[in-house]
Amino acid sequence: MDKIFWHNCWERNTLGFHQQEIHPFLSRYLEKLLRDEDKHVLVPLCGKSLDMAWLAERMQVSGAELSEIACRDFFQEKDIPYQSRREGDFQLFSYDNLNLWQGDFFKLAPKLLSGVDWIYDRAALIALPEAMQQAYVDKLLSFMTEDTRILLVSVEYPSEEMPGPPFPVFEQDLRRLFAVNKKLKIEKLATLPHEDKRFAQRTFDVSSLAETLYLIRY
Ligand SMILES: C[S@@+](CC[C@H](N)C(=O)[O-])C[C@H]1O[C@@H](n2cnc3c(N)ncnc32)[C@H](O)[C@@H]1O
Repeated sequence: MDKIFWHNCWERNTLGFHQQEIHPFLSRYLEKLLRDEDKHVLVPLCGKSLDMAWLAERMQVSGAELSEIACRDFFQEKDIPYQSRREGDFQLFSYDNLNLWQGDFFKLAPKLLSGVDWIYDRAALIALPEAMQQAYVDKLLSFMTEDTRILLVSVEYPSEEMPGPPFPVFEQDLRRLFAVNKKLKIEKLATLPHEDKRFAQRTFDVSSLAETLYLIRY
């Protein structure tokens, strides 16, 4: 998926991926995994996800998003009086402990974000075609220290039944993508089958569909 594809989605308001509710995996799983010392979460390819509001009640949030519309809408739809300023290649939208870096995530330098304790990926890896996924994972790893954990929500459906996005990423795919760092442990925490084949605002014409949750850490 190129940048024009995503800019078009935001300009035309075709946001089938956007969830109107906070993802249930956060309260069911992340809540129990949070450590007292966790202070900062990175949300790559964040869109205007409401999950960031849940996260901001617990930690500083740094989102990365291509679309200016997404960043503005995130704050405006909540009547939050954000500020915006230029920071190198990025426009930084911020309010309190929420910072949205608008620009290309692949250009975001880890030194701009101090100490990332968590990376939360929902519909980010699976938004990218297979040819971009390794570069994306390598970029995620550049933000990791030995204390950083990744919570990653993936989707599974028979890949031959739909072109994507979202692109299905199975456990073996994740293991291959993260194998560049042999010290990382990957644990599947949950599988949530969607019998109705719904994914956020869309219903897909596939024979099965499930969301899966992974914890990736040293
Ligand atoms: C499928 S959406 C998911 C958004 C969000 N994670 C959610 O759960 O609603 C993928 C998002 O990634 C953004 N995106 C795509 N490529 C990007 C890039 N190179 N840098 C930053 N954001 C990007 C798109 O604009 C889009 O908002």
